[in-house]
Amino acid sequence: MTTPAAPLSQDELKTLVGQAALKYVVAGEIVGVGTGSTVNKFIDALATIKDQIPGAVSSSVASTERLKALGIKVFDANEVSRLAVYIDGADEIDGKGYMVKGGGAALTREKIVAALADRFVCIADESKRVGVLGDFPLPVEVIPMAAAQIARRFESMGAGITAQIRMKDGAPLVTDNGQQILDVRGLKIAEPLAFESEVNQWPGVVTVGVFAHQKAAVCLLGTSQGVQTLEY
Ligand SMILES: O=C[C@H](O)[C@H](O)[C@H](O)COP(=O)(O)O
Repeated sequence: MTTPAAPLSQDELKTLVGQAALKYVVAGEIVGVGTGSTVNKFIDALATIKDQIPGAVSSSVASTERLKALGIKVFDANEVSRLAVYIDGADEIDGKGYMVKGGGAALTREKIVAALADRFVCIADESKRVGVLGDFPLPVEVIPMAAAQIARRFESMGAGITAQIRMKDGAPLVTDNGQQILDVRGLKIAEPLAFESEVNQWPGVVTVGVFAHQKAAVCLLGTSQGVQTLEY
């Protein structure tokens, strides 16, 4: 009798999808690179084919440092007019490829780099797949002087909704762009496109962490059965 294989850990699933994303990298083209623990696995895999690409456009200081440490050239977003592909993780992804992102506070630059790309390839372990977005606290990057006003606007959307400034080491976390993050709990985002458009209009909102207008075209989902490719 053979012993069944132990289920893969979340970290192993991230490694699997990070490696699987290599097949979406186009030889000779600069690749858009997201941020986070799953993307870190992708960056490590990308280093094995770095001679096939000119380099990357990065979505955060953290990813830039990792790319450079592995010998991958990093281009400024202003130096490129288009990317074939942008590869990034997600905090939640629904059945249409709409996502919540920004758990690592990188959402603004992620949206900027994603907007340059023809195709968004999401890499995620199966814990990120949801029916309706909103269980993960929604990150919203805000101009600090508007934080309390924006928090009140969210909290007036319904009972049980709370919005709190993200803290780090006892002080408000400061993003790569010098701004703050509100984490909004208690939302059910049934209409992501309309929700993203609405919140984007509020004064002081830099970026809302709903990625609906820039949704995933493909999700490589790490599951106990292996990598599932979902297309939207
Ligand atoms: O700001 C961070 C990003 O949106 C990440 O892509 C997201 O938080 C997922 O990160 P991880 O792969 O670490 O779960």
